[in-house]
Amino acid sequence: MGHVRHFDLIIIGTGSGNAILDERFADWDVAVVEKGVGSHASYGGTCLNVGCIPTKMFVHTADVANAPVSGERLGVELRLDEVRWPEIRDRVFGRIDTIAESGKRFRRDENPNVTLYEGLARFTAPRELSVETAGGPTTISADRVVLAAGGRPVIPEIPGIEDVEYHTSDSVMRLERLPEHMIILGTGFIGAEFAHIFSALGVRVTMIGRSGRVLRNEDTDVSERFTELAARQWDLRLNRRETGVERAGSGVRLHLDGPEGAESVEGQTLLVATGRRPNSDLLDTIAAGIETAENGKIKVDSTQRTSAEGVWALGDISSDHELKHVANHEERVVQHNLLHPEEPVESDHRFVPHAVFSAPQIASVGLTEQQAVERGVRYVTATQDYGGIAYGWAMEDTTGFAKLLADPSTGKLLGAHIIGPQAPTVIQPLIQAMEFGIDARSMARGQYWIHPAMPELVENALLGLPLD
Ligand SMILES: Cc1cc2nc3c(=O)[nH]c(=O)nc-3n(C[C@H](O)[C@H](O)[C@H](O)COP(=O)(O)OP(=O)(O)OC[C@H]3O[C@@H](n4cnc5c(N)ncnc54)[C@H](O)[C@@H]3O)c2cc1C
Ligand SMILES: NC(=O)c1ccc[n+]([C@@H]2O[C@H](COP(=O)([O-])OP(=O)(O)OC[C@H]3O[C@@H](n4cnc5c(N)ncnc54)[C@H](O)[C@@H]3O)[C@@H](O)[C@H]2O)c1
Repeated sequence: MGHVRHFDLIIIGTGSGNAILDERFADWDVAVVEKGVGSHASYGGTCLNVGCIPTKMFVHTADVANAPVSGERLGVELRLDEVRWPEIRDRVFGRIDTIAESGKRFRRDENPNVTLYEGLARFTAPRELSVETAGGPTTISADRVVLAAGGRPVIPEIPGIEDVEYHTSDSVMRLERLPEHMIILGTGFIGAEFAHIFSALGVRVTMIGRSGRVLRNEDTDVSERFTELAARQWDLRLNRRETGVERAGSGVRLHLDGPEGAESVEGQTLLVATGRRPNSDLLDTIAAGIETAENGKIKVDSTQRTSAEGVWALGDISSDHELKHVANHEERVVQHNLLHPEEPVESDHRFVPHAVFSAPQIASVGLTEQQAVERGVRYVTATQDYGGIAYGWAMEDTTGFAKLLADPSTGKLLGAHIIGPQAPTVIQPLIQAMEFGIDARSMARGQYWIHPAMPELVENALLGLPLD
C-alpha cells in the first residue's frame, strides 16, 4: 500500500456533517469526503439537493397552483391557465445548484485546514478509509472519524423493475417534462408530498399502498382523515401487492394484486417512494468494527459515539428519525463532543416533531393514541376542528383538526397531532410546551392568543382536555 495521509478528523458526508466545521476547528487538520448526491452528484447532502429544500420549493408552488380549489368554496372563481414546468424546475435548481456549488468551493478553496476528497469512502481498517476519487483510490486515516453519510432510496424487488425506467426522489424533481399520468409507489412522507406536488401541477396521480391507510404511522384519526382526502384527489389503490412491472410504450405497466383480484395500471412515469436505507453498507463498517442494527443503522450511544473508539455517527445513517432538524441537532452534539471530550453532552430525542407538506398538511409531536394505549400510559384526549375557530370559518375548512393527548393528573401534554392548513407552523407552541414541561391549563390561560388567528385552534384544543 502507498502513502496513507493522517488527519486529526475525517468527516464522511456533507449534509449535516458539513456544519461541524467552524472557526474552532481552524487548527485541526481535517478531511471531508463526499461522493455526491442525486443525478448531478451534488455537494451538501440530501436535504439541500434532493430532499427538504427542493421539495418544499415545489410544494409552495403546488399550493399556489391549488388556489382554484380553495377559491371555489369561497365564491372566488380562479382558473389554472398554465404550468411552466421547465421554468419552475430551473428556478428551483438554479438556486439550489448554485448554493451546493459554492458550498463545495468554500470547503475546497477557502479552508486551508480542510482537504476535500470527492469520491466514495470505504473503511479498510479502524479509522482508515480508502476513497475512490477521479484520480484513483487514495487512503486516509485519522484520530477521529464522523460518519454523517445519510441514506438512499430503497427499490423493492418487483419482477421486471430492472428493465423499466423508474424515478426516485433523487431524480423525479428534474424531469424533462411533466407526464400526463404518474404512478407513485408508497404512501409514506415522500409519496404523500410528491402526490400533492405533481397533482396540483396538473399530473394525474395513481398512488399505490400495501396497507389500508396512507401515512399509517400517524395517529389513526389523522391517517384515516388523510386517506379519505387522498382518495378524493388521487386514484388511490390500497391493500395492493405489486406482482410485476413492464414497459408499455414510453411508460410502464404495473401489475397488482388487491382486494378485487389482479389488476394493472399504466402510466408514463413511475415514482418509487418505498422508504430509505442507511448508507452504512457502502462504508463497509464491519472492517472498522462499527456495530450496526439489523436495519443497517449504525448504533450510537446518547453522545453519538459508535461502538468503535474515536468514531461518531449522526443523522440518517444512525438515527431512527430521518429528519433534518434531528440530523442538525445530533451534528451540534458531535461538534461539542469533538471539541470538549472531557465534558460530553447528550442528544435529546424526547419530543421530536415532524411534518408532512402535502394536501392537507400534517404535523405531529409525541405519542399517538395507539402508542399511548400500547405503553399503558394514562391519558385523556381533546379534538378541536378548524371549522370551530374563527379563522377556520374564514377558510371554510371542514376537514382539519388538532388532537391532543395529555396526562389527566398533571395536565402535561403527551402528544399533539394536527391535520389542516399551516399545521407545521400551528404546532410549534405545543412542541415548546412539551419540551419545557408547561401544563395544558397554564399554557391555555397563562398567555394571550391573538384573535382571530390560527393558533386559537391550539388554545381551544387545550381548553377541551378533560383534566382531573
Ligand atoms: C424527498 C425528501 C424530502 C425530505 N423532506 C424533509 C423535510 O421536509 N423535513 C425534514 O426534516 N427532513 C426531510 N427529509 C429528510 C432529510 O433530508 C434527511 O433527514 C437529512 O438530509 C439527513 O441528513 P444527513 O446529514 O444525515 O445525511 P445526508 O444529507 O444524506 O448526507 C449524507 C452525505 O454523505 C454522502 N455519502 C454517503 N456515503 C458516502 C461514502 N461512503 N463516501 C462519501 N460520501 C458518502 C452522500 O453523498 C451525502 O451527501 C427529506 C428527505 C427526502 C429524501
Ligand atoms: N416532510 C418531511 O419531514 C419528510 C419528507 C420526505 C421524507 N422524509 C423522510 O424520509 C423518509 C423516507 O420517506 P419515504 O416516504 O420513502 O418512507 P416512509 O417510510 O415514510 O414510507 C414508505 C412507504 O412505502 C411502503 N412500502 C414499502 N415497500 C413497498 C412496496 N413494495 N410497495 C408499496 N409500498 C411499499 C411502506 O410501507 C411505507 O408506507 C421518511 O421516513 C422521512 O423520515 C421526511
